[in-house]
This record gives sequence, structure tokens and C-alpha cells, in this order.
Amino acid sequence: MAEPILAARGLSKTFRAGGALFGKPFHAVKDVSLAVAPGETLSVVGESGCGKSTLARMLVGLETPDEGEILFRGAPIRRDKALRRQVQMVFQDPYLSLNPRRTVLDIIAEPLDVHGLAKGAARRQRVEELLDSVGLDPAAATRFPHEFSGGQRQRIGIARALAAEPSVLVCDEPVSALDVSVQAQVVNLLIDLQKRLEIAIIFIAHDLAVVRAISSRVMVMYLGRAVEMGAADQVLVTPSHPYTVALRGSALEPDPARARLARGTAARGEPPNPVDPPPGCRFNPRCPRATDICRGEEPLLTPRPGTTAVACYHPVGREQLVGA
Ligand SMILES: Nc1ncnc2c1ncn2[C@@H]1O[C@H](COP(=O)(O)OP(=O)(O)OP(=O)(O)O)[C@@H](O)[C@H]1O
Repeated sequence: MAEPILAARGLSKTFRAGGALFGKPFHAVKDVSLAVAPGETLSVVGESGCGKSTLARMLVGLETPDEGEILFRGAPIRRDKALRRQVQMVFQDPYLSLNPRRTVLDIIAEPLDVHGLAKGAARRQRVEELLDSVGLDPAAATRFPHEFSGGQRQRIGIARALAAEPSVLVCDEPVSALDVSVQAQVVNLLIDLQKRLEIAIIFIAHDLAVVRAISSRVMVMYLGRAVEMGAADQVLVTPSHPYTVALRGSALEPDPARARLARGTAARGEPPNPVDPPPGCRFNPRCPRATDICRGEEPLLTPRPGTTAVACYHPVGREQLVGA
């Protein structure tokens, strides 16, 4: 991998259950490390509640980690405005994330104003360039968010994130609130922008089918932990963690053997509850491959030459899939 532009080491975040002052503390994110290089997309996938958004919010400085550190070009990132400008976020819901009372011009120019990047005619010109770069008519600058469709609003959100000329975009489920028909258009826009601008993208999603087109590498999270990480083709096509196989199964699975294993895995146990994780491997109550060691000790994410890093005592190999 090329020199990372953004890296995280051992990030953890604890919340209290239900957000209550005396609620039971639990790990929303536990000991997660990652790195992303310019021009690369790292996708983070997993079911709702596994900690993806909390991880994203820590990476952009909206949430403070309890443990671990975030490095930008190898140096610890602080709440420093100039550095923070380099890591921008695209939010999930383009209906909620754009202020309805402000024009598109003022929404997109906000980072220009905050960072003092352009004023007057130059400010207007830059916003028009940004609108053009996300496939919108520059004349849209005078209009308000409610005049646009969901896909167009997400393009406005992307233009706003790009206004600060970031090196890294953290996209938190940027297409999951959109109609399926426009999801691919927004993903293609991000791919195109990434090629043109050489930015690094961290792409959060719960749907493996969506990440296929955009990912260089994929990290799979389960109950706050990274359970599998590797090249996109390996994680998405020949996954090793039984949980990744199950996640793939919820998308259309063409391979009958994998489909059987995925169905067997997905059907087991209760949906995960991060407040009360099981002892040992957090996935063990739902895993058809679990043995005593899985119920007793938590496996660590372990790199394996030539394939994905996986936190599993019994990773799935090709031979098992064939016989599954
Ligand atoms: N501010 C908070 N206070 C208390 N609990 C929180 C807070 N933010 C998140 N959580 C909890 O932390 C866990 C992880 O949430 P997070 O939003 O990071 O997951 P996610 O994978 O992004 O899920 P989703 O796709 O539903 O957004 C969840 O159980 C959630 O309820």
C-alpha cells in the first residue's frame, strides 16, 4: 500500500446505554485501526449499530476517541483547523444535512467562509465550479435545498465537502437514503471525483453490493470490532470471516454453496446487542462454525499473507465453501 494519508490506531469509543448518564457503558467502537492512501477507497461495512458512524465521526473530529490516535500524513491529528480541513464528511441524509433556509451558494460556500478561502466574486465562482464538478447546473447556486431531488441534494453535500479542498472524504452511508436508481449515479460521481482529485475516500455502507464498485479495500465491522479487512476482491468475493459470508448472503449470492452457508449463519441467534456482547468472539452465538475456543477467547484481527486479515479461529476457506 502507498504511504497512508489518514490512519487510525487502536480507536475505541465508549457510550452509555440509551445515552443515559447512569446507563451501562459499552464499546461502540473497540480497538479499530485502519489506513487509507491517496486515490484509494476503504469501505467500512457492517449491520446497523456495529459502530460505523461512530468510527466515521471520530475520523472527522465530531467525536473524541477514548483511546487510540488518528494520524494525518503520519503525524497525530488535533483539533487544528488547518488539518481538520483536510478530512471532510459527506453525511447520510441529504434532507437533514443541508440547512433549508440557506441558498445552495451559502451552503457550499460555508467551508470557504470558515477557512477564509474565497470572498465576493471569487467565492461565487468557486461555488459554481464546484456545482459543475458534481454535475449540477451552476445556476442552481441561487436556489434552496427543497427545490432538489435526493440525489441532487447529495451532490450538493459532496460539493460542500469538496469546497475545503480536502485530501480525505469520509462518506457516511452517502447513498443509503437515496432511491436505488440514483445510488449508482452518486457512487459513480465519487469514483470520478476521486480519479480527478486523487483524494482518499472512507466509504461507510451496510450494503456490500453498493461498495463493490468503489472499494480498493474493505473493512468489515461487527459489534464495534473490525473482523475482516483486505483487498476488496478478496473480502467481497472470497470472504474468510463467517460474518462476512453472512453479510454477502443478504445480497444476491450466485454461488449455491456460499448461499447455503450464508443462510445458515444469518438464521442463527439474536440480532447483536453491543451493550451486552457475548464472551469470546462477539459473533459466536450466530456462527455455525463456533467451537469452545470461540466462546472463551476473543480472536484478534490477524494478517494472513496473500489473503485477508481476519479475527476468527475458524476462517472459511475455499475448500469449506465448496463442501458447505
Ligand atoms: N451518542 C451516543 N450515545 C449513546 N449511544 C450511542 C451514541 N451514538 C451511537 N450510539 C450507539 O453506539 C452503537 C454504534 O452506533 P453507530 O451509529 O456508530 O452504528 P452504525 O453501524 O453506524 O449504525 P447505523 O448504520 O444504524 O448508523 C449503537 O448501539 C448506537 O445506538
